[in-house]
Amino acid sequence: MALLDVSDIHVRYGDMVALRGLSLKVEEGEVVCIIGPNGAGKSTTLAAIAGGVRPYRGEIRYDGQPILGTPPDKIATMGVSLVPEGRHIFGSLTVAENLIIGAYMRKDKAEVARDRERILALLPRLAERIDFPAGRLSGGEQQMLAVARAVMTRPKLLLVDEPSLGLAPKIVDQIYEILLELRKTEGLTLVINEQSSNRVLKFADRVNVLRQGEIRLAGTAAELADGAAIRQAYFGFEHGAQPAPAMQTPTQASTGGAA
Ligand SMILES: Nc1ncnc2c1ncn2[C@@H]1O[C@H](COP(=O)(O)OP(=O)(O)OP(=O)(O)O)[C@@H](O)[C@H]1O
Repeated sequence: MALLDVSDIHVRYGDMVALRGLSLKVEEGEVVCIIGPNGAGKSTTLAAIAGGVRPYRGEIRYDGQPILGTPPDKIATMGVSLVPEGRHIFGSLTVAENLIIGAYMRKDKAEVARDRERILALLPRLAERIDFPAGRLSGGEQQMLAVARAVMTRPKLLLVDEPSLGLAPKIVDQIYEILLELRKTEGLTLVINEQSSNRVLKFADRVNVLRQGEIRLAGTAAELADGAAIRQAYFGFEHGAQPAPAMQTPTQASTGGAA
């Protein structure tokens, strides 16, 4: 049984259709990436799984249980945690206080303290800055803090929305190394959104290309390694070839080169 089974979900914001029949299965322990251009529906997909957005059609099962319609706080206690795009850490609070907020729903305080020490041992830069206001951290450190805060809820399934946004390539590599290390030490399953396939093909087990609210391509990283099928699915035409004018939407036009 898949840990996460998203089946034919449809999401609309008013008249705007964001997801049109999206299906996705994630097995326990996998790293599954969703890539796609701006506005493809990546954040909406993670929000639907975490309970922040309610699909009007379809089904989502987590650990065998139907969760569509379940409130986000209940889904979090079931073991699903979201690292949102833009990190959303509390800049005026310290690193330590941000971590406490991650664990606020947990009653097992002794375990929380042990988890905090274990996670900080993996993230020495955060440990060194434990009493700093989070707003004074670098972008990469803030992303590490956002991940650490999410892991403090003790999730089984971690959803990470565009962890590389605004970060230098070397820092992004470090973030991915940390995510993979956490997968091992915390027994996590990961679903990661990205705009580009650069790192995804190196770190993911499976890759899904999302465009205009639909999965256009799915396969293992090994199957998609040469990138050609990804480019075709991402842009809707072979990148480098001239698209027919009718195929080029403003969204596609603004994301040239990202795949
Ligand atoms: N709260 C909202 N109200 C109205 N439309 C929305 C809302 N959130 C997202 N959308 C629209 O839904 C579509 C999918 O957005 P979504 O944020 O899921 O895409 P994305 O792939 O995550 O893009 P990005 O990489 O820019 O974050 C877009 O057209 C977006 O403008």
